[in-house]
Amino acid sequence: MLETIKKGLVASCQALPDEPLHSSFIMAKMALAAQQGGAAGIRANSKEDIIAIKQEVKLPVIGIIKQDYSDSDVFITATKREANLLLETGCEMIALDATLRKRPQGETLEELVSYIRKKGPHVQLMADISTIEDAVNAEKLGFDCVSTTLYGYTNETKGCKLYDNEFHFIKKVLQSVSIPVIAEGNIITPEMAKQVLDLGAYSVVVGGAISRPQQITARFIEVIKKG
Ligand SMILES: CC(=O)N[C@H](C=O)[C@@H](O)[C@H](O)[C@H](O)COP(=O)(O)O
Repeated sequence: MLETIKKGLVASCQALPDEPLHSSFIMAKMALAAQQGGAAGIRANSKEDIIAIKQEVKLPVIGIIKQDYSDSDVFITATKREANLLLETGCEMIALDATLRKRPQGETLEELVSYIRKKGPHVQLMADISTIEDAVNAEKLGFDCVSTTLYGYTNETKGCKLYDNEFHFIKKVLQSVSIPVIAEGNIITPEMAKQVLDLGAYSVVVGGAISRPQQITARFIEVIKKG
């Protein structure tokens, strides 16, 4: 999968149960639209969505399963249960929370990585990170790539945006690891996507700006209301 998405755009097509477009049918059509627009890959959430997307497009898929647990803040492919479901979808890559935070049910990141490697040796692994320490640790654990997905979404990084200080965080991650670094999170314009690729990101994941019309509309309204 990594070869296919090199210097390309991955469209994240996700709508959670509380979102208006929550539907595997709609996410598959979103993915088809992204493919027609030139996307190199798709990132998707849930077994149902991934299966529907795989029937609709020929692009490789980064699969995740979001699930909240009461004993941990980790929610992106948090345990072996989600990993098992993803392994049944045929997705080419699995992304998982690779922060240093405590995981649900006493599982560890190291355990989960070796479990997936054993059960799905052909599946690549993406580390969703939020800090430099997460990135360095992910490389040590043998992940195929890191993605900046969780920067700004943990207690430690709350309030941070990927584009802060001319994408300072990505620059630091690029200096800290030698595996591919994917730029993901709050990339809302084509110019931003181009900028992170020029900085050295291996590829770029764009979600809401492509597949969440409520976010796109709200950005128009915000500017219009400013007068
Ligand atoms: C933090 C979290 O839950 N991120 C999720 C990870 O899969 C998705 O909700 C995001 O849409 C995705 O990361 C792409 O980011 P953006 O939609 O900002 O382009």
